[in-house]
Parts: sequence; structure tokens; C-alpha cells
Amino acid sequence: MLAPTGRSSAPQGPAVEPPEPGDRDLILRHLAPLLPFDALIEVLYDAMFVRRPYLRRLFPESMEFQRQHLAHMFQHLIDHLDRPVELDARLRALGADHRKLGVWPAHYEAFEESLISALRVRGGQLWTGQVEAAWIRMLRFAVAAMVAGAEGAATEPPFWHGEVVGHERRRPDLAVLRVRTGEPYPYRAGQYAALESPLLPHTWRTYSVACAPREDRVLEFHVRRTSPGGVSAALVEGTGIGDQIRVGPPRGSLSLDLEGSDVHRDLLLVGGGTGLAPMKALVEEFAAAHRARGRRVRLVVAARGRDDLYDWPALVELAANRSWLELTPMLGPDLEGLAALLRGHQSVPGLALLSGPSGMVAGARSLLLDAGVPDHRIRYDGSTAGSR
Ligand SMILES: NC(=O)C1=CN([C@@H]2O[C@H](COP(=O)(O)OP(=O)(O)OC[C@H]3O[C@@H](n4cnc5c(N)ncnc54)[C@H](O)[C@@H]3O)[C@@H](O)[C@H]2O)C=CC1
Repeated sequence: MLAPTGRSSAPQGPAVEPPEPGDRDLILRHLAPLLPFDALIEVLYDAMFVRRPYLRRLFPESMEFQRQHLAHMFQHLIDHLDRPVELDARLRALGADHRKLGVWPAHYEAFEESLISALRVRGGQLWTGQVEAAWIRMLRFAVAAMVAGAEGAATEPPFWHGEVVGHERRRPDLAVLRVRTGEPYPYRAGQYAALESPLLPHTWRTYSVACAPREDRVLEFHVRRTSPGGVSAALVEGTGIGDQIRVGPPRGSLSLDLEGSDVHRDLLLVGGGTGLAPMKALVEEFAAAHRARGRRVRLVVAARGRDDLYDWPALVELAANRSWLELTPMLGPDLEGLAALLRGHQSVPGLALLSGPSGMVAGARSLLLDAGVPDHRIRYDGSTAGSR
């Protein structure tokens, strides 16, 4: 994964004890019998639901995504165990986000107990108390950071109730949804939110808000169905006006810096596919706060073909009478259009923001670096790209 903007917008909480030096090596040396993690995780959840069946209701019907997520988390924990500060920030954000799932500190105890029994089952004959102790320290560090993150977020609602007030099917696989929250939703343009449909309880997926904050509390989302049976499919195919959905707290740090040292730099925004969503919100925000005279914004909309420019009329309307905003459609499977644009010296931006498929973000970033844009002036939200 590329280095993203990196700042977490999740609230903070109390300090957490780091793991012991050497724990990572110890865990790594005895990892082989525990791999692949899928088998370990299966034993873990089986043990947990047998001992505490009431915990099953905290999880979605299909555990597939949950298992994958946990396997990824174990790997991430082990990989970063000797970088506890970095890990701590990520875990706090995760803990804050777990509030919307109804997770309490007592549930983590049940998790620890089940993990230990799964480790003993899968660890085999060479499993030792020393290795187990390192795993427990790693887990307790993670849990303490998650609980601290949840405590730090205690004043923030775990989710907002929203009503679908608009649902436009722009393509068979893509819908633009408008959701009015019951209470004001305090986000900034460029941020994203997890959504839950009543069709798939306890399953949340993140989408960027595609509009700047509005007085009428309406949030726009661009949702593309990637596979059958998931949240995106439920939102595209099974959702209509009047339906209720839950909206998790705003997250992410993609922003335009409307104040500060970069305020006069010309902007290039690249949105690929539904990655257009946060870019549209940022342009709207820029339009509302257009203070820096002479600052130009180019919005490149990358799409596979003309039919995939699903929001083009809305963008044309946004650009009408705004001479500082230039819309550039870029059609095709690759970034040749962007490469050609950057060859024109006049088009090299002072600041670039990227959003879309991870391959597009990586490709656009390297084109921009080649064109002389410094790395710190190329922004994208690593936690969102490709995670939908
Ligand atoms: N729905 C949302 O709110 C948001 C979605 N995203 C992400 O944006 C992506 C959108 O996917 P789709 O709509 O299916 O877009 P897509 O797969 O149709 O791609 C759109 C354009 O991106 C470029 N592109 C795609 N893959 C590329 C690669 N490997 N190298 C270079 N260029 C490439 C091409 O120009 C293509 O026309 C997803 O990964 C999603 O996670 C990101 C932010 C917000």
C-alpha cells in the first residue's frame, strides 16, 4: 500500500502500554503452524460462539468479510509490532469505529479467551507458554488501544440514522443515493462514512460523501455494486426512497487546505470511477469558499468509457459560470490522458488530490512525481482507496 495522508480523524483516548521488545521475533519464529490464519480464525469463532452464543448477534450472517478482516488485522499487528506508535493510532481508530457494532470492553475478554484456545489447538506440539505470552501481550496492547479509542470517541454518536430521500440508478451497477440524517452530521468535504443497510445488519462498508456539508442535512453517496450479496448490491438494488440506513461517524483526512501555505497553489483533482465522490465534495467546498483569487482547479474524471461518466451532467452544472474550474474527462483503461496532460508544462499542478481504484491512484501518483510534483503535495486517502 502507498503512503497515504496518514492522519486519522478518529478521536483519541488514554495512553496505552506498548508490547515488549522481542515479541515480534518470537511470534514470527513460531508462526508457521498458525498459517494460514483462516483456520485459526475458524477455531477462534467456533470457540467463542459455543461458549458465548449471545455474541453471535453482534456479527453479520455471513462471517466471510469478518474472517478476512481479522486475518488482515493479525498480519498487520505482527508486521507493525515494533512500530507501536503507528499501530496505536490505527487501533484507536478501529476501536472508535467498533462502537457502531455494539462492541463493549467485556467482549474483548471473550475474544482473548477464544484466541488462546485457538492458538493452543493450531499451535501444535511446539507451542510454548512463552510464545503464547507474546501473543497475549500483542492482543492486550491492541485491545487497550481499541478500548482507549472507543473511550476517546465517547462523546461522538456511534452512528446516525438516515432516511433515503433520493435513489437514482445511473447504470445497472451504480446508484447515486441521497440520505438525510436525523441529526446534523459533522463532516468535512473529502471525508467518508461507513453505511449499514437493514438488508444486511452488522455489515458496514465505507463510501465517500459526494457533496460539501449542506443545511438540509442531505448526504450524497455514489455506490457501485462490485459483487452480489454485499452492502453495495443492497444499496444499489434493494434500496429505495423512504428506506432507513445507518451512517457511521465521518472519517478520513483528504482536504484542500483552504488556509495555510498551499492556499494559492493550482489544484488537480483526479477521480476514477466512483472515486469521483470525494472530489466532487471538495470542488463544491472550494466553490462555496472561493477566496483565493486566481487559483485554478482542474477536475479530471477518469472512466472506462463515455457511458461510465455517470455524473457528468451534475459536474457540468457545477462548472457553469465558474471559470476557475475546468472539467477534463479521461476515457479508457489507463492513464494515458493524464500523462499527456502533464506533458503540457502549464498543466503541472501545485497540489494534487487523487481518489479511485488503487491502481489508478498509484499510477497517477508516479506520473505526478515524474512531472515534478513533490510527494508531499500529492494526497489521497489510503484507508479508503480500494476498501469498498
Ligand atoms: N464509492 C466511493 O465513494 C469511493 C470509491 N473509491 C474507490 O474508487 C474505485 C472506483 O472503482 P470503479 O468505479 O470500478 O472504477 P473503474 O474500475 O471503472 O476505473 C475508473 C478509471 O480509473 C482508471 N483505472 C482503473 N484501474 C486502473 C489501473 N490499474 N491503472 C491505471 N488506471 C486505472 C481508468 O482510467 C478507469 O477508466 C474503487 O476502488 C473504490 O474503492 C474511492 C473513493 C470513494
